[in-house]
Amino acid sequence: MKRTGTKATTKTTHRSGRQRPAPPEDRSYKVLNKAVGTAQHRYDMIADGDRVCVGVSGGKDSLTLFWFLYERLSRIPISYTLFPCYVDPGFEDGFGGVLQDFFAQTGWPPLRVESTDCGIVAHSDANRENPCFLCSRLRRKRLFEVSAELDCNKLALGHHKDDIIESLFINMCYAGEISLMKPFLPMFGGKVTLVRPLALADEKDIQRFAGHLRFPEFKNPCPSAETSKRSEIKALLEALYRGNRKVKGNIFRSLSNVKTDYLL
Ligand SMILES: Nc1ncnc2c1ncn2[C@@H]1O[C@H](COP(=O)(O)OP(=O)(O)OP(=O)(O)O)[C@@H](O)[C@H]1O
Repeated sequence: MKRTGTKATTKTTHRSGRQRPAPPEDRSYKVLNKAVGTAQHRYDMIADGDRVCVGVSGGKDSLTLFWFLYERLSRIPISYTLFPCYVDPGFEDGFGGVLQDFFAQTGWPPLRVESTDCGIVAHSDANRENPCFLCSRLRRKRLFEVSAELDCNKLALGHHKDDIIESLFINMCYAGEISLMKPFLPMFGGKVTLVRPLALADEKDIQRFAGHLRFPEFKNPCPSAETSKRSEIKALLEALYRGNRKVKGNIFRSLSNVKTDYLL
């Protein structure tokens, strides 16, 4: 486990009586707090009494997601219960135990580590699809099972604005369809709703926030980590964003401004 960033956090007391990290005096906190608040308001994402399973991968996005969901509990008028869960894909050198220790040291609710062979199966000869697609489908399935077992009515994931845009391009390029990750998606007849509280947040702000809070960095043991289709699309989009700073905002706005009369 490697720590990044320069600034240690001071602690304040959480409503539950436990310690929680104080908001960093950095612009990224304000920007993300606003993005999470707006998403909560716009989609009515998490309600009083919800039981929320939170998918935690150990990456900056899901740690930032957990930080905000936990921190907000101390200052918003509703209450909900968080159940963090890491789905271990089964590779050697897994970091589930270290991640669990990090949650305990931070004073967060205990992290559940689900041992699976999602990653191994996805990279086996038996799999004829893209390993990332299968692995993420198996992981998602496990997260839904854990949510049901814990009687959770919400499953929160750490996808952000950049992920949502990338999902549109991945689906167009590799699945031949126009679709994307929705911020709020009731599933299984409404038994559980998938929520993405960072849907309106920019990745660069999350990166900065995670750096300031010195979240640990875990080396992803997945052999496809650096070679996924997502990385290709990401590079393509970054080149577009560099060319004109309005492009990203325009693409994101277009996702809720679809002229169906002008589609085939
Ligand atoms: N192994 C896992 N166990 C539990 N949840 C996961 C796992 N992997 C991913 N997730 C959930 O799915 C979200 C998106 O996963 P993805 O693999 O795209 O990661 P990412 O964009 O690199 O985000 P992060 O920085 O959180 O790893 C994560 O933010 C997290 O909520």
